[in-house]
Amino acid sequence: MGIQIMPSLLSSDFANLQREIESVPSADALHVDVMDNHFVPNLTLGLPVVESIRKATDAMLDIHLMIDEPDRWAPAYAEAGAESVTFHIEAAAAPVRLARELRSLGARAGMALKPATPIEGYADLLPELDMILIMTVEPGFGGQKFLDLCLPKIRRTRELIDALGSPGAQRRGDIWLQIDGGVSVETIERCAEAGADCFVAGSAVFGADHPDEMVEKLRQLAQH
Ligand SMILES: O=C(CO)[C@@H](O)[C@H](O)COP(=O)(O)O
Repeated sequence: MGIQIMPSLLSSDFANLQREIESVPSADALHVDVMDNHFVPNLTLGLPVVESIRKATDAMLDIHLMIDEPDRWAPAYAEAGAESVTFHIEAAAAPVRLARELRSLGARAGMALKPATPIEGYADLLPELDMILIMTVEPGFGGQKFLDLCLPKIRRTRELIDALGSPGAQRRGDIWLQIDGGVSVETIERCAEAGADCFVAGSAVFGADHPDEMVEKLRQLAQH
């Protein structure tokens, strides 16, 4: 997989989701933020809305669970037809079991880390995962400022992923390295240079006059 741009529906108009989804045909996936007002101080949407979005589009659905007890709730999103389901490592009780369950249900399994969570303690989990999501803002809200302090972690994660592709490694991986928070024309090149290949953008895309042109612009910037 090359560079992927995934607009975050959190910054879209929830009263007109169908129209908003159709405004970004160039998107590689639609990123859906599920927040429970416990793991993060915000409440967004849950399974019934994801089920409706599934019916409304064939686009890949990339679910980001910012919730407590993902072990209990995450599998239902895979069962609902989401191609990718990401849980926070800070909230997961049994991440290996959960990742295996998501994969057995046909979804890609993603692991997200908040800005203060180091990747090092979780390096051994990588072969069980299809995506690592490095949050570049504190999770909970769109429209926040990108945290440059996360760039070294992106680089270290890229090194760990690439090491899995070396001879003798446990797995030759297609593990995506996703960045979420404050991604814009000002910040995306820095993230790509650090090794990210998958970019979530909310306010940058849905705040643009022409959302789909912004998707293309972000993709071009990340490719250079
Ligand atoms: O998970 C989150 C926020 O917690 C994101 O997916 C936001 O939706 C990103 O929004 P922008 O920072 O791109 O405006």
